[in-house]
Order: sequence, then C-alpha cells, then structure tokens
Amino acid sequence: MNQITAITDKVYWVGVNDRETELFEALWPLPKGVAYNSYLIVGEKIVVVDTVKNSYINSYLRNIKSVIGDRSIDYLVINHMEPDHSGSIKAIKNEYPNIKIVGNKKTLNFVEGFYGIKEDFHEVKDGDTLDLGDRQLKFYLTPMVHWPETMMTYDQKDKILFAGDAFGGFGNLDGGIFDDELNIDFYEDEISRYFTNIVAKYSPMVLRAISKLEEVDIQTICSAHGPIWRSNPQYIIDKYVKWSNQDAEDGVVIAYGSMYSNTEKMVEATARQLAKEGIKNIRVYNVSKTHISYIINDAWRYKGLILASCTYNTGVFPLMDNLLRFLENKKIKNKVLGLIGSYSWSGESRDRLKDFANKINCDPIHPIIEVKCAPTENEFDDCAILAKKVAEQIRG
Ligand SMILES: Cc1cc2nc3c(=O)[nH]c(=O)nc-3n(C[C@H](O)[C@H](O)[C@H](O)COP(=O)(O)O)c2cc1C
Repeated sequence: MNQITAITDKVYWVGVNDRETELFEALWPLPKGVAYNSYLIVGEKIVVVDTVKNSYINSYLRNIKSVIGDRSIDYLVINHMEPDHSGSIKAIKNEYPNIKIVGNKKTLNFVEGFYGIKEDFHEVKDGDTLDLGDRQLKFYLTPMVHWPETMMTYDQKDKILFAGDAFGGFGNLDGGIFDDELNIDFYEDEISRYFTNIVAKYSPMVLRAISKLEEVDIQTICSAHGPIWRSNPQYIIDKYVKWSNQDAEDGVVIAYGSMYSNTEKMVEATARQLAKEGIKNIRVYNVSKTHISYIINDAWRYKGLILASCTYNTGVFPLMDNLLRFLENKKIKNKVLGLIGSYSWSGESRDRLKDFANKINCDPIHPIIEVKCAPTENEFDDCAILAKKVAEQIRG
C-alpha cells in the first residue's frame, strides 16, 4: 500500500517522505522530516512534474509505475533544478529513454551541468504553452524564486499551479496530503521556517512572481514540498506576501552569546522589563543552544530584535557572528533593534553588532549597551531603558 493520491481524475501526487535526513541543504534541521513532491499527469500524454531526491528513486519509480503501469512517460517538466527535486532525472531518463525534458534555457544548462544530459530537451520561454492534447500546460518563468532557472507550470484544464519551491514547507505528509486533510496549525511553523530559511532571501522575486500570477485562476497549488493547497490556495499566497514584505508581528527576539553568564544576566533583565512593558511575545535564544534556523524564523516573525554578545578572541562571539551573517545575507529589515555588548579588555563585540546594524540599514535604539566584565546596577538600569524604548516602538 502506498500513499499515491489523486489530485484530480488525471493528476496524481507521486512524491516521497524523507524521514531520514537530519539537515536540509546540510544546514536546516528537519525534526518533522520533509516531503519531496512530484506530480504525474496522466492524459493523452503522460507528464511528470519535478522528481525527488535520488536516494528515494526505488519507491519513487514504484509510485509512478503503480499509476501508469507499463505506459511510457512523454515529458518531464523541471520547475527547479535543486537536487532534492532534480536528483532522479538521470534515473528517470534511463527508465524512460524517450522522455523529453521540459525546461527553460537555464534549466537545460543545469541539466547538462549536473547530469550530463544534452539531448531530448524541449525548451520553453516565459508564457509558452505545451499542448498535451486533452490539456495545455503554461509556463511562467519566476527566476530566483530560489534559483535562476526556477519556473512554475500551470495546468490550464484543472487550474493547478505547480509552483516549485514556492508555497512549500518542511514536514512530512503524514497521511494527509491536502490542506483540508491536515491540521495546518501543526505545519504552520514548519512552513514559515521553510520560507525564512530557504526562500526569504528572495522575497522581492517572490512578490514579483505573485504579481505575475495575479490574473491566473489558481484553484490548487502543488508545491514541491509540504501540503497541497486546494481548499484555500489564497491562504498560502497571503502568507507569502506578508512574509516577503517582512510585515512582522508584535514581539521581541533576544538572541545572545554568553560563556560565563555576564551577558546573559543583562538579557534576563531586558526580557523582564519587556514583559513589564506589556510585550507578550518574548523569545530568548542562546545562540550556543538553539539552532539558528529557529532564531532566524522568529527574528523574521517579530518586530523587535535584541542582540547581546560577549567579545571572544577580538571579535563577536562566533555563533553570534554566524547568526549575523545569515540575517545580513537574508536581508532582514525594518527591525526595532537593540544591541548589548560585553568584554573585558578590547571590546570588539559591540563594534560588530553596530556593523550589523549598518549592514541592514537599521538605526539601533539607544542606549547601545557595552559592559566591561560583570554588569553593574547602572548597566542593568540601561537594560531597562533599552527595553522600555524597544517596547514603545513596537507598540507604535
Ligand atoms: C576565551 C575567551 C576569549 C575572550 N576574548 C576577549 C577579547 O578578545 N577581548 C575582550 O575584551 N574580552 C574577551 N574576553 C572576555 C569576555 O568577553 C568577557 O569576560 C565577558 O564578560 C564575557 O561575557 P560572558 O560572561 O557573557 O561570557 C574573552 C573571554 C574568554 C573566555
């Protein structure tokens, strides 16, 4: 018994769940796994839309064959070339030698680069259609909605958008495949973590893609990861617009790096004062303990961000530096930003925190705190002032 699911009478989910990989892209934790979604259109022509990570090729081929038996596949549409989706291209081509690979110029370039395949290409441009007899597929190029070649494919008959990585999420499909079959509350954090960890850097391109699709009548969104959005596709489109605009919620993330708790004590004082000021969503993260994946997610989600770090070997604490680099790279913006540095003799942590503020074009709230060795009562008072000002700005 497998999990193959009919989306319409001619379109099937033939993807797989990955419950083994610890880190997606060797970076992002997968406590609830991840699904690699692949789709099969079985009409006058047979089409596969995206494949799966190559370690799942056996169950994947079994899924396909259980739908089409001995029939052959006419086209393989590649919306995205990242190997979690393109990894089975070569095996599919071996199994179905006459298959034509459909992609744009950049896709086909990557197909050759990654898999050495140079022929049986069907190149499409933005807005092109592919006639399958009983239906047409239309292609929308959406570059950098994760990689340069990314595109989306629209099935004009069943009004399904095959969206590639867009609108996807971490988390296995544990039986339920469609949004109306599962409790979205359970998936929501994993969907937002997928967005903030994987897609957020490309937010302007996401917004461009969404406006390009404005006129398209989308009844179902089939992403390359996570649930299929059929009951209310607008739900996930609205989320993507909100997240891409960095339209944040009331709340403050305090991320800190501290070896011997001097910095941590200031964090506790700041957090306490925030609570007294009525801030309910306060998320305090020790960068040595919590994976940056979760810190980035909440930093994106909430308006306030307070960064506190000791100095370590003439620099900021290394794991804080890692967080700063990721946030800079993702172009986080519009934060109500507070900075707290600590040191004992040279004091570079505060400079690096200020440098971060410059890089994200954000004026930090004053006072910018810097403490030598253990914090004094005056410095705890400064933490309280900082917390009050951050809370004021968040309340607006
Ligand atoms: C391994 C190590 C390296 C340090 N390197 C520096 C440094 O380069 N410059 C400096 O001013 N302080 C340095 N310090 C001192 C700490 O920044 C300082 O003691 C601070 O109060 C530690 O904060 P914490 O208790 O939150 O860890 C270092 C401390 C340690 C343990």
